[in-house]
Amino acid sequence: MHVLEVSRVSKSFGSVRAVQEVSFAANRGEVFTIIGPNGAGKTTTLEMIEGLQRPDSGAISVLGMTWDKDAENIKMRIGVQPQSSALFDLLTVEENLALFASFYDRHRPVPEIMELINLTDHRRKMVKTLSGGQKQRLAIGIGLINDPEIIFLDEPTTGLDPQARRNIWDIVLKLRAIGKTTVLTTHYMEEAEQLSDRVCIIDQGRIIAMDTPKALIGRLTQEREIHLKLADEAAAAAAEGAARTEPNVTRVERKGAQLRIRSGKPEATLYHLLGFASESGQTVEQISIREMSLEDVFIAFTGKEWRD
Ligand SMILES: Nc1ncnc2c1ncn2[C@@H]1O[C@H](COP(=O)(O)OP(=O)(O)OP(=O)(O)O)[C@@H](O)[C@H]1O
Repeated sequence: MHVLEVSRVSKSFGSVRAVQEVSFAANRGEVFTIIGPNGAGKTTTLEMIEGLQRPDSGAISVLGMTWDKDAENIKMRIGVQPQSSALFDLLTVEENLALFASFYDRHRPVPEIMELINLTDHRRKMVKTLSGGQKQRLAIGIGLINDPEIIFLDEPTTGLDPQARRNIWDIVLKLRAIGKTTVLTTHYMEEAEQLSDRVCIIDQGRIIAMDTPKALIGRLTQEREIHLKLADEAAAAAAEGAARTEPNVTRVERKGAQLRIRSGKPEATLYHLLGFASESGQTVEQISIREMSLEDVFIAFTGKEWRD
């Protein structure tokens, strides 16, 4: 069942077409991720779904309801992670949660939420003394206090260090395990790949691809990138020549003693290159075959490099 349906939604700001004819639907219990570079239209899309902005055209249904008719009802049943700046600096973790809980007729117990966001040990700390990652976790906890069926997290990990990001990923995975639907935005491809059941890639306000991360990557050609490190530049130049004559190779780049080779049949190419190295008495110091990632999907669909 779809808990969220967005159909042909558009929104412009003056001449900026922030969101153009975007359509997607999220299933109950899934982690649905909207990923795109800065300015792609992620926040605008999310804010229209959250009822904070009105689309110029198109329709949005949240849990089978619309903002025009059922705003109060929708607000009770969705969770929105507030900006960290909405937290009360001079109140503790526990007090912030209790305050936000008091806004709702029904809410989850505060200790349970503190467990979920892994802040029980910090419950008596004032917000102003928390780290960036801890504040983000508290903001997620606030979004969860009314026991929402769908939670919206807008770039919850932006600017956090890798460990703090992973702590947030743990929460998203816990939410999935308890059957919540999570709609997430991010500009970290790795994050989308690790966490999402489905990913919607947007660029310049338009959806360019949508599917499971695995299926998106599977749509790419069978090409893989082989990385080789040889003993020195001369050896790498010789191997580069050998790579260029191998029929499965589509691209070769060399930097010093390192080679990056794209091949439609990486095993065959590697076999050829290792044969060449052993015949010419050269040692290959490092070999790896890089798996394709969502980043490659973005590049394949847009022809542009991905920048975090
Ligand atoms: N209130 C506004 N007024 C004018 N332009 C806006 C407004 N909100 C967004 N935009 C523009 O719309 C486009 C999409 O912005 P949006 O914030 O939705 O992108 P985003 O994908 O969330 O980017 P980021 O990762 O930088 O937050 C951008 O060109 C942005 O400058």
